[in-house]
Amino acid sequence: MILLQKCRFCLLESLVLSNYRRIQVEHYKTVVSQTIKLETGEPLRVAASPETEKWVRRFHPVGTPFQKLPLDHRIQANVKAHFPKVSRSNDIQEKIVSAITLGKTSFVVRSWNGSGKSFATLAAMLSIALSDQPKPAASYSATILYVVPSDSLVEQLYRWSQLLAGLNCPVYPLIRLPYGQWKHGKLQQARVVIASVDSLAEWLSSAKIEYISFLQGLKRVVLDESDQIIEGFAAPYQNRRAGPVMGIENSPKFRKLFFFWDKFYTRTEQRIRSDLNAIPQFVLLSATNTSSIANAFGLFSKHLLGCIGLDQGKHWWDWGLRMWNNIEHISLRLSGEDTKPKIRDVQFQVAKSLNSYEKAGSAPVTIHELDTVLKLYTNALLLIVRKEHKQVPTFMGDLLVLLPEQANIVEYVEQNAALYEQNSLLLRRLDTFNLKKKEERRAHQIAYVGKLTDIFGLSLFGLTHVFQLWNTFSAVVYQHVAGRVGSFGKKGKVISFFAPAYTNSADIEAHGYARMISLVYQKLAVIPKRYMKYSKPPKLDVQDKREI
Ligand SMILES: Nc1ncnc2c1ncn2[C@@H]1O[C@H](COP(=O)(O)OP(=O)(O)OP(=O)(O)O)[C@@H](O)[C@H]1O
Repeated sequence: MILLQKCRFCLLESLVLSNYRRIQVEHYKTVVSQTIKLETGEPLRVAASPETEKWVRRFHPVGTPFQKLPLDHRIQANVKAHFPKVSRSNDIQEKIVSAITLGKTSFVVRSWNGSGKSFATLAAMLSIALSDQPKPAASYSATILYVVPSDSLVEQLYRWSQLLAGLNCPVYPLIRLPYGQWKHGKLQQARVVIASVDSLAEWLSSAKIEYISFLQGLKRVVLDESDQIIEGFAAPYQNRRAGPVMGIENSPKFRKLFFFWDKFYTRTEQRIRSDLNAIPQFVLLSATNTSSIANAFGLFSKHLLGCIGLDQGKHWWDWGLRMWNNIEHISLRLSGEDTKPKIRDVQFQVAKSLNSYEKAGSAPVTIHELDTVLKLYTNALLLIVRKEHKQVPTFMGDLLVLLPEQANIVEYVEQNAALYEQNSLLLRRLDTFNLKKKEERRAHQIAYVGKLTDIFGLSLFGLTHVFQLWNTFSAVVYQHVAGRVGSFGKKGKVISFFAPAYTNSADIEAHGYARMISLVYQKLAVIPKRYMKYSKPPKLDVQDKREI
C-alpha cells in the first residue's frame, strides 16, 4: 500500500508539471487526499514580471569586487580569505560603502532581505575604524555604534567582525553578562560597539556618567532593522505594517529605548548647536524601511538624509521577495490529533485587500490551547522532516523553528529536545546558542528555535528551512521571516502552519484564512506563475498603494 502511494506521488509530481493534463491532476488530487488525507498544490514561488526584472538585476553580485571597493586593505584581504562566496558586490553594497566612506550624509537603505546590506555596512564601518588614529586609553567613547534588535544578531555581526578585521578587532559586543556585569576593559579599547537595543538601554540606564559620555564621541550610528527600532507611523496609520514588533511598545524594554533616544538626542542637539561637524552620520537599514521611517527619523535628525535602494512608488507591489525566486512558500492547514496531524495545502487565491490591517507582528489568531497546538505543529514538522509528507525536503540543511509570541521557549526545548533528537536534529535556542561554535561544528543538523524578535537580520549559515509554528497576516513580518533563507541564490523553503480549529478571529471568519494568507503572499508577489500573465499586479485598493 505504501509503495502504491509513493508511486502515486511520483506520478502526481510529473502530472503537476504538465499543464495540458491539468484535469487529470485535479482528479488525481482528490483520490490521493481521500486515501491518505494529503493534497498537493502548486508550489508558490515568486513570479516574474518583466517590469521589475531590471530592479532585480541591481541586486545580483556582478559589480565591483570587494577587493576594489574603497575599503581598508585588511578588510579586502579578509573578505577574500574568510568569505569565499562573497566576491563581487552588488549595486546597493557599492553605494552603501561609498556613502559611509564619504560620511557626509545620513541615509536610509531599503533593499530586499539577504541583499547584503549589513555585510557591506559592517565592512565599511570596520574599515573606517581600522584606519582611525589610536584612541586615548581608558575612554568609554567609541566612534561607531551599531544597534540591532537582538543579541543573536549582535553575536553574528561580532563573529563577522572578527573574521573581517582579524587580529585586534576593534569591536565590542555589548551583550549582558550574568549578574548584569559589563566587560569594561575591552570596551575601553573598542572603536565600534555593536549592541542590541535592550543591552544598550540597560547599559545606559545603569546611569554611570561615563557611560553616557560614550554617546558624545560617536561619529557614525547604524540602526540595523531600523523599522523595528524607530516607530515609523503616526496616527492614523500606526496599525499599518511597519513598526516595532508586537508587544514591544507596551513593554518596559521599549521605554528603555526611549531613555537612550532621550539621552542621545539631547546630547546631539547640544553638539549641533556648538559644532555642526560633530553630528554623527546615521545609517538606517531595513528591507522594510518606508518613507514614514525616513520622515520619523527626519524629525530628529538635522543631517541631510539620503536614500539607497528600492523606490517605493511605482514598484511598491514587488518590494517583498522579488529578489530571489529560489524560495518556495508553503502554507499547510493542520487538523486532527496532536500526535497524528492531518496536513493539507492551503490553496492560493487572488484576494482583494481586507478592510482591517494588522500591525506588524500581530497575529489575529488567538491560540487558546497553546500546548496542543504546538504539539500538533511540532509533529507535523517532524512528519515532513522524516519525509512522510509530500513536502519532502529534497534538500535540507538547518532549520529555523519559529514559535508564537505566547510560547515559552525554555519549556518548548525541554519538552521537545528528545523528540527532535530522535529525528537527528539538535534543538537549540537561538537566543543562547553560540553561533560561532555552531559554524565550526557542523556534524549535526540543527533546529534553531526562537521567536520573531530573535530573527530579524540573522543570516544563519546552512539554514534551508523555516517552519512557522505561528501565524502572521502581516506582509512585512512574513517577508523578514522568509528572508532568513534564500540569500544570493541559495535554495530555501518557508513552511507555515495554520490550525483553524484552534483559532479565534472575527477576521478569519469574515474573510477566510486562505484569503488572508493569500493576501500576504500576494503583497509580496509570491504567487503561482499562472496569476502573473500580466505585467501589472492584481488591483488593490487605493489606501494600499500608499504604504504596505
Ligand atoms: N556580494 C555578495 N555575494 C554573495 N554573498 C553575499 C554578498 N554580500 C553578502 N553576502 C552574504 O549574504 C548573506 C546575507 O547578507 P546580509 O545579512 O548582509 O543581508 P541583509 O540585506 O542585511 O539581510 P536582512 O535584510 O535580512 O538583514 C550573508 O550570509 C552574507 O555573507
